[in-house]
Amino acid sequence: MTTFSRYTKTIFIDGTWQDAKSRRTLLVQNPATLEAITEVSHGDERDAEQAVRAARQAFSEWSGKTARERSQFLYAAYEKMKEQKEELAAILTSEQGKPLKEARAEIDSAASYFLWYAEEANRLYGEIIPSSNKHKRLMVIPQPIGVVAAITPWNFPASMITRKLAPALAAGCTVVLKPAPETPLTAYRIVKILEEAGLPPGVVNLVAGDAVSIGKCWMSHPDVRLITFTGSTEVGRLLMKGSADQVKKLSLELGGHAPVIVFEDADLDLAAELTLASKFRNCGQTCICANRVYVQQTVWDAFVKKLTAKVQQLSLGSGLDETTDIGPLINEEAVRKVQDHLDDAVQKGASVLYGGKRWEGAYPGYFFEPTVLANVTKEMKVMNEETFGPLLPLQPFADEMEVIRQANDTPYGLAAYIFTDSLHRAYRVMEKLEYGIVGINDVFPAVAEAPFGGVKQSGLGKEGGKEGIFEFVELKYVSMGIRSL
Ligand SMILES: NC(=O)C1=CN([C@@H]2O[C@H](COP(=O)(O)OP(=O)(O)OC[C@H]3O[C@@H](n4cnc5c(N)ncnc54)[C@H](OP(=O)(O)O)[C@@H]3O)[C@@H](O)[C@H]2O)C=CC1
Ligand SMILES: O=C(O)CCCC(=O)O
Repeated sequence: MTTFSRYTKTIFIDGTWQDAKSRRTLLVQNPATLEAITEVSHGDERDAEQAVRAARQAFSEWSGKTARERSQFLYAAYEKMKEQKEELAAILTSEQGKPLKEARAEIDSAASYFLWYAEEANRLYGEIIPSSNKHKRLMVIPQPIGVVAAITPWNFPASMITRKLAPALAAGCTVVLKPAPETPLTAYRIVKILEEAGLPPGVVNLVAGDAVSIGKCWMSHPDVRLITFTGSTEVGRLLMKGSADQVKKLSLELGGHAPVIVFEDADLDLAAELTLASKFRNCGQTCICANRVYVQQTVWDAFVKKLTAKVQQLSLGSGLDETTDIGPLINEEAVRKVQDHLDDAVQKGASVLYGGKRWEGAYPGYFFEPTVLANVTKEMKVMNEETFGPLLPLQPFADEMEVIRQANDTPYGLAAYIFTDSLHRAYRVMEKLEYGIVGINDVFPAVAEAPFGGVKQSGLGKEGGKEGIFEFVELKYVSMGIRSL
């Protein structure tokens, strides 16, 4: 297990690990035990500016490499990440809190983006368009957009980084990266892996630090051509506004408010098992996790019984303990948000079927009991906003049309889930759901080979899949006149 010394440099610019220019540091703590892990460098706009300069400088050499050359670095990063899986998972759990089994799965997922885009780098094809003029030849050429700024959250501190870095590097872009302040050590280790993989200086630069000053620098910097962000809709909006003057390209993975719909013809055991997995994975801190569950009236009693019986089996504790199912929330603010949604619901008439309070167990950290609510209504926060915590509201519905309307009645549109054994119903409902991702009898849609992304206020663009690399390129159209003999 990696032990960190009292201070860890988390700024990496032009191939050199360095202190913040301000000399400021920030404490990283374990959210289960509240123990200090290490202090890290806390940069600002000066570090952010230097990082852009390094990335700009490195761009021409990196984008000038062949696709095969770039893909070799990504294959090497993939191999190194797999080799260091256990160590990375332990670091991730220590600073983020999720159970080790989930951290290991996240490292596998994070590595898979390096592998997928090592392959896709070689398939970034252009196009020849049949011309309507016999004296012309028309072509479309994909070219890397330039310097990319990546801003990432703490909930998936490894995969949210590689999901951005891998396609950016494959396309020929260079990167400046700001990780979340809660989880800079996972970012530090991923950048170390890229360094070990032999990535030339300046191609990836890490600036842990103050979000507002770093964000301001990158939003207003003419050399930053794309901002790729995962986080709250509120900050996504702010980045759009701040980048508007320069008409910067944005790729945004924002908040969700995923409905789960359990129809009467579903396999109820599977529906209960997967609803539980979707809601309580990462203690409910996943942008695609179940935020509200609609159950057809005819199977309400049976489903609720199965689900609550499973919730009672979940064990809370430190993620580093192999038997833990649910770790802590990320911080005190997150506990307050869950408590606020719970209080609001109860005050408006909801009943608590299980859980319902902060967990006072063996650890002093940010724990909350897995909680199941019934008698919920549309007026409650929990039925309108992303809770990002272990709170599961259940509501009965009568028919298909009614539940589709309820599911779509939100400004968000990231992921939605349906449980049914009817092929007809599955297809019919899937087509009507206004979401970027629909899971049918499945709640784990995020894979490197498929395009992940939301509609409405859940974001812009896609990550993963063959589509994901196109966020990082500009398509140049070439019209060429050909002289006749
Ligand atoms: N879609 C998703 O996967 C996620 C959704 N969320 C949602 O957002 C809520 C709040 O979580 P929170 O961590 O505060 O999410 P934020 O959106 O605030 O943070 C995500 C990232 O953006 C950075 N950031 C914040 N403000 C700015 C800015 N002005 N300029 C540049 N970067 C900025 C953060 O840094 P810093 O923390 O230093 O401000 C962090 O690195 C959650 O409860 C959840 O509902 C949160 C995380 C992930
Ligand atoms: O919360 C997210 O944005 C990503 C989910 C990743 C996963 O399901 O592995």
